[in-house]
Amino acid sequence: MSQRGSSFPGPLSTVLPWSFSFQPRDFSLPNSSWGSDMRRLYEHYNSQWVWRRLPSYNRSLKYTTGTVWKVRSFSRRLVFTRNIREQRAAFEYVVFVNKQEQKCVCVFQAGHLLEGPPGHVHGGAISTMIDTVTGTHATYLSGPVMTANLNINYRSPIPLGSTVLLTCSLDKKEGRKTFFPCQVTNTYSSKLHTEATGLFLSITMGHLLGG
Ligand SMILES: CCCCCCCC/C=C\CCCCCCCC(=O)SCCNC(=O)CCNC(=O)[C@H](O)C(C)(C)COP(=O)(O)OP(=O)(O)OC[C@H]1O[C@@H](n2cnc3c(N)ncnc32)[C@H](O)[C@@H]1OP(=O)(O)O
Repeated sequence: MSQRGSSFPGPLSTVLPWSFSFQPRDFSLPNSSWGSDMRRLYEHYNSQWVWRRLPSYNRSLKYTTGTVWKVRSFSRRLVFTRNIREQRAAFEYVVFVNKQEQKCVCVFQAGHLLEGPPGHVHGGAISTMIDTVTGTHATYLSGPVMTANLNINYRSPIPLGSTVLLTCSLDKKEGRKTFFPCQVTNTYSSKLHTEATGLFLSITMGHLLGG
């Protein structure tokens, strides 16, 4: 299996010491709960050098920054989308970025704990994934950011258990503000489920840590 993308590149790495004190589990690697659509799209993007897989951990600062932020108050914190032990139950996803085109895609398999309307994915779970993918892309391109505005239009429901594709690009950058449109479609990009725009503000690490 390719190990491309096993470190998180980009401007944030110049802000934070990017060393790992041990090998945490990378949740964006294939596991036995992935269905055929997840695997097919994973192989599709992972086999093309222009797309770089981003690793994904269940701790944010603790695992990604080594010992610097390893303090007691962080010990029980888990990343929202990676905090359920049972595979397949909730957010199974992998993010790939294309630096040249400043694009990002996420293959997302929505598990049974994410039900909203009967048999379909909850709108809050969809917005969580849009925030996660646009936020990851914004962080990759701009360093530390926070979501200032998320504008979402739900166009067609997503069947629970299905796999969808989130596609995100950089629209424009105005000073500290960056705008990222994002579409959620079926895996063949032939059906639009959701469209959104995320506005992200570049921040200092002090702001991020509540300073
Ligand atoms: C995320 C980084 C992680 C890094 C490290 C971890 C490694 C892992 C890597 C990657 C994974 C990432 C995946 C997850 C991502 C999830 C992201 C979230 O869900 S974030 C939580 C929800 N968001 C909040 O809680 C923000 C709360 N709001 C604030 O803190 C402030 O309002 C903030 C920072 C957004 C702006 O505050 P100000 O004081 O810095 O800036 P002001 O002066 O208010 O505004 C500056 C400019 O922006 C405009 N602006 C501000 N808010 C706006 C808004 N809502 N709509 C439109 N314009 C707005 C203003 O009008 C102003 O514009 P003019 O310069 O005058 O042109």
